[in-house]
Amino acid sequence: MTSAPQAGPGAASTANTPDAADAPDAPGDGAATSADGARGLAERAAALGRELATALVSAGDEARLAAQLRELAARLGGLAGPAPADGTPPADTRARPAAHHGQEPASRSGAVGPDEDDSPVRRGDITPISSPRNPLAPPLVIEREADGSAVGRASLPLQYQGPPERVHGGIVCLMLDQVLGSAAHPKGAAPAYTRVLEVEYLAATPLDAPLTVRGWIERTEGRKRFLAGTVAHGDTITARATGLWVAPREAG
Ligand SMILES: CCCCCCCCCCCC(=O)SCCNC(=O)CCNC(=O)[C@H](O)C(C)(C)COP(=O)(O)OP(=O)(O)OC[C@H]1O[C@@H](n2cnc3c(N)ncnc32)[C@H](O)[C@@H]1OP(=O)(O)O
Repeated sequence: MTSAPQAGPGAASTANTPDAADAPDAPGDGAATSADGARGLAERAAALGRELATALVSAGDEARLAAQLRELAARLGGLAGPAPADGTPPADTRARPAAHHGQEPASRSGAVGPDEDDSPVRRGDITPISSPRNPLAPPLVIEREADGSAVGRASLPLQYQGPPERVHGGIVCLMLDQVLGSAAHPKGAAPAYTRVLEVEYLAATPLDAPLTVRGWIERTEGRKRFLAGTVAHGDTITARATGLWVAPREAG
């Protein structure tokens, strides 16, 4: 399958390396401690959101689903802690102005730390594939290797299914877009966007199994960076991709 040109946000100069563990919280977790901070709370809530999605798509029995929903609701409420007496939400959880979503692409380009700006779009990675605070993301954990390539790892539960027992092809493409996009941005490189992404699906990509997604730069020609990558389960390469990332003329 050849994808339509994919989104390649002016990607960061570093790979996505979430700094907080994203393991689902154990049942009965209580309120976030002060050490968790707002970021930790968002990531823990996102983990429960993922559990909810898995429960919803797995549900065959309404009584069992109802029990799961009650348990998740209790854990989610426990994360938030007791409500303030006057009902006022803490400053960190108040709704942000809509204007925050109208940033220029360059402002979304970096792995910007959470303290540099109050805007959600500048708070590091919020992508639907690798962000630990986005419940849509598995999340795919991406690291940069010494040779400059990027490696993403994840195990995808049932909500990412396409054909029975296989990861949806669009999700495979999404993982490749993100990992190749990370690899396309060595330190100091100008933000570039996915112009072309071609994916070959060689074998089934299994659900609930450790997957490794690799991306690397094959060559650079001026503002064009040619990328390649793979998705693998163990020794089996289930998909491979090539792509072109282009930095806008004005960036150079
Ligand atoms: C927090 C951590 C996160 C870190 C990592 C995060 C990664 C995230 C990845 C997520 C994926 C996304 O969401 S990505 C976002 C979605 N993508 C986009 O929005 C990109 C939309 N497209 C564009 O904005 C534009 O097309 C640009 C800026 C890419 C390029 O504009 P342009 O410069 O005007 O384009 P143009 O002149 O036509 O073409 C540029 C050059 O490419 C060549 N070119 C064009 N098509 C082809 C082609 N099929 N094969 C070969 N070459 C081609 C042209 O000949 C030209 O070369 P020459 O004649 O100059 O030599």
